[in-house]
Amino acid sequence: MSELANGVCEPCRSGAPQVTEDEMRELMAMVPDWSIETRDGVMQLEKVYSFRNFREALAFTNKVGEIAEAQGHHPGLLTEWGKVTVTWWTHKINGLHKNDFIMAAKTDIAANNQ
Ligand SMILES: C[C@H](O)[C@H](O)[C@H]1CNC2=NC(N)=NC(=O)C2=N1
Repeated sequence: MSELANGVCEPCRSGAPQVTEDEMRELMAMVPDWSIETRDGVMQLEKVYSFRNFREALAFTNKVGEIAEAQGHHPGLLTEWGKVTVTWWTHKINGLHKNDFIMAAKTDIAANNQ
């Protein structure tokens, strides 16, 4: 996962290729705790993180927001008492790009450092 976590997102552009089946298999192995959810035909990477209370959940949410801003690639974030659901996909291509896996790995690092 560290190779992914050290990755840098490339600028999102429409027309960029979605990951292939083989690439997805390879990348999923690097972020094993994440799942693929398909919503309205759009494949998304998703993981639920647990926290002791809302304040810790909110702190993590903001940390992920900072990483997203730094990389110019943004997640869906559902922040609840003791839980944050993080969802990564590439809006411009309505699917999954390597950027999303890079960001999932960076999200795990942020959680491990909280
Ligand atoms: C202009 C701006 O860089 C683009 O709209 C970026 C912003 N963040 C993004 N985040 C995600 N997840 N997908 C995108 O296509 C995307 N596009």
